[in-house]
Amino acid sequence: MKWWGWGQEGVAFHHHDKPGLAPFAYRMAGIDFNAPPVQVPDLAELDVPASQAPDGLRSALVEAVGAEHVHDDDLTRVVHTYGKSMRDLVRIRRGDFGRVPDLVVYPVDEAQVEAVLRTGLDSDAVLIPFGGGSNIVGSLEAPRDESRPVVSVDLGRMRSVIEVDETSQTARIQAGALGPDLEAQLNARGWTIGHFPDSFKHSTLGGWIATRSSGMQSDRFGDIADITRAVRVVTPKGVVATRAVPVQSAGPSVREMVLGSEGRLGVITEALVQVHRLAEERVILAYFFPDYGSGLRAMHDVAASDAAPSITRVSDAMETQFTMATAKKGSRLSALMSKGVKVYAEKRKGIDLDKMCLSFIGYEGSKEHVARTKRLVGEIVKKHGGFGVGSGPGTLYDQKKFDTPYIRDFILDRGAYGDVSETSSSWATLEVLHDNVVAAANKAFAEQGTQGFVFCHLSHSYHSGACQYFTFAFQPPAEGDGLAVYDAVKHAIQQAFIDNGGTLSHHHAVGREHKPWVGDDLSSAGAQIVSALFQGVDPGRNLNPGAIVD
Ligand SMILES: Cc1cc2nc3c(=O)[nH]c(=O)nc-3n(C[C@H](O)[C@H](O)[C@H](O)COP(=O)(O)OP(=O)(O)OC[C@H]3O[C@@H](n4cnc5c(N)ncnc54)[C@H](O)[C@@H]3O)c2cc1C
Repeated sequence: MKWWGWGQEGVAFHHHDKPGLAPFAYRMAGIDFNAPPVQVPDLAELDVPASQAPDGLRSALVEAVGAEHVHDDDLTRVVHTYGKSMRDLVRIRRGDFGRVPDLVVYPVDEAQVEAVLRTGLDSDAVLIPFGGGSNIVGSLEAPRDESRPVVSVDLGRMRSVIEVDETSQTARIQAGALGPDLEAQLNARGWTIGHFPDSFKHSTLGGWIATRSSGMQSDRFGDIADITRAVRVVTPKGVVATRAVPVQSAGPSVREMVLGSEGRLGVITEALVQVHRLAEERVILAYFFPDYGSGLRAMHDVAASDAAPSITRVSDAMETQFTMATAKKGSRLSALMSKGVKVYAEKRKGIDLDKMCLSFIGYEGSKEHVARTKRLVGEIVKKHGGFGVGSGPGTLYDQKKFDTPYIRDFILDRGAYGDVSETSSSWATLEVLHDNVVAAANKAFAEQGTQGFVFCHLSHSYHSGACQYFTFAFQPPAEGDGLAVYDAVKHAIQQAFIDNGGTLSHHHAVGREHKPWVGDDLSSAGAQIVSALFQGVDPGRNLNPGAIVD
């Protein structure tokens, strides 16, 4: 993972084969894709605060995990300082490192995690579990003024699928397994976990559980909260091991308390997760709707029907235009729009192309299931004035989904900012929430004296509502601090979620960035219960203090 950006070293976004993208970014936000990139600083030239680890703590940790698994070099410590939000990327490139961990340790099994925890508590150190470091809500950073030693506990050596129970359709997996690690091991035995967040390549099972993550096929497989049936967690009270049962009526759910706990209760070492046989058939079809409202109503009808797709996704008009702008020259997506679709939509269906919205629906399972679901969805799409355009764009989306995040670094290299905020709300509130969030973001752009754009898609449908995922980007004014503009826009979007019946996050968690809205979201009494839970388990505030609640 790059210390200054997203993903693998040597992999970067470029736009030269996407002729529509630079004009779109310039028109909508004044972002100049052809501007020369700013140079990412050399870490050696930045002032990384020195490790303050006391010798006693270091030697006790060496005893726990071995000398080669205790690191204190600048690069390793910087990589473990923040997650990957826009704030994190800006701060790290500026050399604003905050409180860098003093040591990074890599335990290999649960016994070593217990030894690390005991050592940390005995020394009154701060311990922060680290998965892939991909969170975008400030989940990982120690308080800037933390005077105690800070230790990042990286689960990166614990990445095995321990066993698959083919009868119960579950797997025991170590918490440090990255998406590709665990999926390759499961696929080799004919199984899948069915959890594919956009960060799949660089996030871990433990991180997914600790943030209540959601993958793009959640309509079929569930969110990680559904997928995770049992957990093992090393806590200051001992090892918590919930039973390997499908459901429990045994008081408040300890499994649920661990879900979303962001390292504040302990270190998750393994989980029992539901797994599924690899599907006989898998296809993503694309559709167009006359406008976002009709797309939302269609997704609602799909959720209420007997159809059971794996993905339901519809973009608003602005996101549709963005997606079209990312089409490669000569690709099936650009051919689609330049040829028949435009004419068909405009002339035959009477659709206003500026309002038209792109939708992807995924189908996965047996041939019969796929055929039946396609038929049911097709009828609903038609009822809402939509029409299908086949599997070409969906295949492209499926192939490129893990590459898209690299675009954030590309625009940051050109001095522009971009990020995402997402929420869930009831079917009854979705459209109004969408419109009010877009209005709030545009108002914030205007108040900050900047030109920007915001767009959205619905994804992850449920019985009673869905997630809406907003992306925003802007070119900060030449004068002033771009991060302050970012904070103002992000704040306006988050506040609009709460004011319009949404939650502070559907799947990105709380961390430190979303803390101001916890009281609104959970109620004041609810937030106090969460604080009391953390205080009861970890009275010394040694475990990731300051995440979720103070
Ligand atoms: C480009 C991009 C795309 C993304 N797409 C999605 C998406 O589609 N869906 C989604 O849900 N999220 C997404 N995210 C957010 C992020 O990937 C998730 O929050 C992910 O679950 C974090 O996992 P991680 O292993 O990287 O955790 P980290 O970032 O390392 O840690 C996150 C939190 O979990 C705690 N933690 C980690 N491991 C453990 C453990 N073993 N025990 C206890 N606590 C632990 C940490 O202390 C921290 O508080 C995206 C992020 C980026 C940058």
